Amino acid sequence: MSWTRGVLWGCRHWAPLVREWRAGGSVHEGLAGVNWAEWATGSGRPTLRLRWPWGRDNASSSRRGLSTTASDGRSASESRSSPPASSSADSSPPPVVQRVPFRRMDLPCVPLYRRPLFPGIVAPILVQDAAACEAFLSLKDGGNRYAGLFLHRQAGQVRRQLGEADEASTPPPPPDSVGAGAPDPELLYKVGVIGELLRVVPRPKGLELTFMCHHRIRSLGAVRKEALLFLNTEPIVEERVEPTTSIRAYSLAVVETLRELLSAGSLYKEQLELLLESVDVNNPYHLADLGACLSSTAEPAVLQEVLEEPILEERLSKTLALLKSELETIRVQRKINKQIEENVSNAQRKFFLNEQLKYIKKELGLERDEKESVRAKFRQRLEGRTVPPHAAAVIDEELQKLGALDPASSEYNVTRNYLDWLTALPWGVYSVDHLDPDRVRAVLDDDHYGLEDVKRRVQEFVAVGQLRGTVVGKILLLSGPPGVGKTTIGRSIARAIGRKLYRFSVGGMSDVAEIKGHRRTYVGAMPGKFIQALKASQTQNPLILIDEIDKLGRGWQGDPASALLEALDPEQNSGFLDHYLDVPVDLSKALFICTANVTDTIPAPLYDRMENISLPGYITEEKVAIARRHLVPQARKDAGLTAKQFVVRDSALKTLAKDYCREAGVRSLQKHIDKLSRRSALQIVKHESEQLVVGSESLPTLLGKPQYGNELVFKKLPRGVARGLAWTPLGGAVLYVESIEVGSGGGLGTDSARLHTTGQIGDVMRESSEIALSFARRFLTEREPANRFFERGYVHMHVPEGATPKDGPSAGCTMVTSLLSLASNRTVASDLAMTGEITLTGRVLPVGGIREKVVAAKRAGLKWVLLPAMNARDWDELPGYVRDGLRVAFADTYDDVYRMAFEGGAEKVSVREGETAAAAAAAATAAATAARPLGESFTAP
Ligand SMILES: Nc1ncnc2c1ncn2[C@@H]1O[C@H](COP(=O)(O)OP(=O)(O)OP(=O)(O)O)[C@@H](O)[C@H]1O
Repeated sequence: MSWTRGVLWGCRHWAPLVREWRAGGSVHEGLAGVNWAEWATGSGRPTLRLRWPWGRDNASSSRRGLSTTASDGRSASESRSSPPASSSADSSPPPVVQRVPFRRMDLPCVPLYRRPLFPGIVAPILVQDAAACEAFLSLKDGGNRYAGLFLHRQAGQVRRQLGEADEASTPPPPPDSVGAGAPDPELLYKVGVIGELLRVVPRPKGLELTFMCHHRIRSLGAVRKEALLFLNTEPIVEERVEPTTSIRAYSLAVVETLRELLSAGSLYKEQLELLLESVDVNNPYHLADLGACLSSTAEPAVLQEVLEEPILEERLSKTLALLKSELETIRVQRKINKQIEENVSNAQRKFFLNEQLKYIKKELGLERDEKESVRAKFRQRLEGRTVPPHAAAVIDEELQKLGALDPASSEYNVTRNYLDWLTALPWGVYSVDHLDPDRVRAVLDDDHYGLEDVKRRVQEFVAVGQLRGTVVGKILLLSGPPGVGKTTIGRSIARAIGRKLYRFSVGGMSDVAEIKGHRRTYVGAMPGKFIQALKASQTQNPLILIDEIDKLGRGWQGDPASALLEALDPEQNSGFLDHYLDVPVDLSKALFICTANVTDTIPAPLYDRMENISLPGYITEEKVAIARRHLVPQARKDAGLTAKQFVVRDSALKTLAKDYCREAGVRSLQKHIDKLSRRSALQIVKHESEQLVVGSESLPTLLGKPQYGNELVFKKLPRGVARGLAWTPLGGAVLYVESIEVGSGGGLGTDSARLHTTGQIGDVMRESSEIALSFARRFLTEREPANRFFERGYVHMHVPEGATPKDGPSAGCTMVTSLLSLASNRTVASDLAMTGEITLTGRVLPVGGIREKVVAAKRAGLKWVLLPAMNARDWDELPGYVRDGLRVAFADTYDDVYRMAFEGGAEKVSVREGETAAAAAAAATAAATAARPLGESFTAP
C-alpha cells in the first residue's frame, strides 16, 4: 500500500468535502468509493493524497505504465512497497484494494464534449440525461465501477452550441444525439481512458460522477446501445522505454514551462501547483499526460492527438508545444488585461477625483452656480468703464439671455464668447498722449538716423495735438523701398507719443472677414483685426500699424480695401461696425500708420485719404551713419560682445555700403554686420583673438569678394550709349541705353529706318523708343540735313540688364540721346545722367522718383544730373546732404538736353553746387534760349 498524490480535476467540487473534513467529519464516508483517500493540508491548501489500490503489485503497475508520482519523490512502484512516514501515522481503516482490470472488456461509455481526459486525472463529469443517470446508478449499484471515457468528435462544436459549460464539467450530449443520451459510436474517438467511478453526487441538473482516470484504452466497436452506449475496449499497452537524454531534456522543458505558467497565472493554477510539487521528472509518461491536460487553451482534437500518440518523445514534444502556446497566450492576455486595466483605472481615477472635488467644494461652500460666476465676471470687467449706451444695452440683454440658457447647449457657448469679447473691449479707456514735440523728436532721433521728413511730420502732428488738446485720428502712409525703416519708425512713433502699438500685415489678405470679422453664426467666428487691436492694446486710441498695404489682396470673399476704408476713414470710423461684434465701436481716436513699398497699387480711395511720407532710400553716407549709430551697437548686443571686442571702422562700413549691399535700405547691411559680429564672437570663444577690428581691407577675407563692381560701367561713353536714371521698388539705379547700327544701305530692303528693341522693356517703354526714333530722325534732319543715317540705318536698341523687366516713359530723353549719338557719330558727356519723358514735339515732361534717381547718380559718383524742368521742385525738396557734390541741369525741351549731352552745355550752365532749383532751372532755361540754334520749332509751349 502506498500513498501518492493525484491531481484533483475541478478542485472546487471537492470544497464541501474539505470543509466537512476540517470540521471533523468522516472523510472516508464523504468520499464514498474512495476510502483509500485522505486529505492533507501541507500549506493550508487541501491536497488529495490517494492510496493506490494496486499498491502491492509492482509488476502490474509497471506493466500498465501508470504515471503516478509518490509524494516523497519516488516512483509509484517504489513507493508502493514502502509507504512514506506520513502514511504510517495514518489511522484510516485498511482500504479495500481493487485492481483496475487491464484486459479486454465491455464498458459503458461516457462521451466527453469538452476535452479528453488523461491517465492520473480525477475529474467530475455532469450527466444530465435522465435515462443515462438512471443507468449509471443501476450500474454502480451492481458493483460495476468502470467506464470508458471517450472524446466526442464534435466536441468543440457541441461546446460552442451549448455555450461554455461549467469549467470542470462536461456538457450533456447534444440534443440531436441518437437515443436518450447515448452517442453515436462513429462520432467518438477510438482512444480514451478507463475511468473508475469514485463518487456519485446528485446535482440539480443531473448526476455528478467523479472518475479517477487510469490507463489508455481503445474502442473496438459498439456492443449495444441502450440508455448508455456499451463499447468493447482493450487496454493500450505502452512500450516502457528507458529515458534518453532527449526525453529528459523534454521533461525538464515541460517542467520549466509549467513553472513559468504558474508564475504567469494560468487558469489551472491549483492543479499546476499540485503537479509541480508532486511531479517526477523521471516519469515522463506522467509528465506528458498531466502537462497536456493542464493546457487550458488547447483544442480538444489537439489534446486527443497527445492522448493517441504512442511514442513517448513525440508525446512530450506535443505537450511542450501546447504548454508553450499556452504560455504565449497568457502573456498576450496579461498584456491586454494590463492595458485595459490602465485605461479603466485612469478613467475611474478621474471620475473619483472629480467626485471628490465636487464634494470638497460643496463642503467648503465654494460651489457657486457656474453661470452666476461667469455673469459676475463679465459684470466685474465693465466696472469703471464708460460703456456707450447702445453697447451697454446689448451687453445687458446678452447677460440675461446667458442666465436662461443651458450651460451644456452650444448657444450658451456662443453667447458666452460674444459677451467675452464685448466685455473685454476697453470701453472709454484712452492712453494719455505725450504731446511735447521736443520729447517726441528726441525719442525718434534715438531710434533712427535721418528720416527728417518723417520726424518733422510727426512733430507737426504732435504740435497740432498740443494746441487742440487732443490728437485727432490720422492716416499716415510711409512709403519706400524695403529696409528703410518704415515699420520700425512706426514703432518709434508709438513709443514717442506714448500710445499702445498694434501691428498687423495685410499683405495678401483677401478675406474681408479679417478686417470686419465673421458673423456670429459661423463656428469659430472671431472679430476682425481692428477689434482685436482694441482688445490687445486695452486702449481705444492705440497706434495701429498696417504693414504692406500695397499688397492687399482681393478675393471672392469680398474687397478688403473697402472694409479698410470704413475702418480708416476719419469720417466713418467713429461708428465702425464689426460683423462679429455688431455694435458700433469708435475708432476715430486711433492713429493709423500704413507702410507700403509702392504707392501705385494702393486702392485709390484709400490712398486719397492718406498722408504720404516717402522714405526714398539712403545714400552711402547715411548708411554709414546708420550702421555706426544703430546697426553695429545692435549687432554687438545681439552677439554678446563689448565695444572693445568688436570694432568696425568707417572705411569698412563705407566699403560695405558701396560694394556689398547696394540696396536702398539697410537690411542687407545689417545682415553683413551681423555676420561680422558672429565671426568676432567665434574668434573670441575659440581664444583666437581678443578683439576683431574690421577695416575695409579685411572685408574680402571675412565676407568674400564684393558683390557689386563699379556702377559706372562706362567711364567714357562710347558712340550710341547714353546714361539714364531709373526708379525701381528697391531704389534708384543708373541705366544705360545702347544703340547700334545693324547693316545699312537697303540691307533690309527698305528706305526707312527700322528699330529693334530688347531688354525686357514694357509697352510704355517700347512706345517711348518709337517716339524717340521719330523725334531723333526729325531732329537730325533739321540740325544736320546732310546726315541721312536714319534713312538707311537699321538700329538695334538695347537696355541692359536684359533679365530685369523695365517700363515707364522716363527713359525717353536717354533713348533720343542714344540714337542721336549713334546717328551723328558723337559721344555723350560722360559725367552726366539724365531722366525725363520726351514727347513727339520734343518737350521734356516731368517724371517720378527724383530722390531715388538722384541718390543713385550720387552713389555712382556722377557730377551732373539732368532733370525735367518741371521736376525742379522735387530737387529743391531734397535734403542738402543728398544734393551736396552734385550739379543739376533742367530741361524744358530736348534742345536743352542736346546741349548738355553733346555740346558741353554742362560746363556752360553756371549752376553751383547746392544752388536752388529755381535758380538752376532759370539758368538752364536762359542758357538753352541763348544757345538754341533751331529757332522756334522746339521751343517749349
Ligand atoms: N534710419 C534708420 N536708423 C536706424 N535704423 C534703421 C534706419 N532705417 C532702417 N533701419 C533698420 O533697418 C531694419 C529694417 O527696417 P524695417 O523693418 O522697418 O524696414 P521696412 O522699411 O519696414 O521694410 P519692409 O518694407 O521690407 O517692411 C531695422 O532693423 C531698422 O532698425
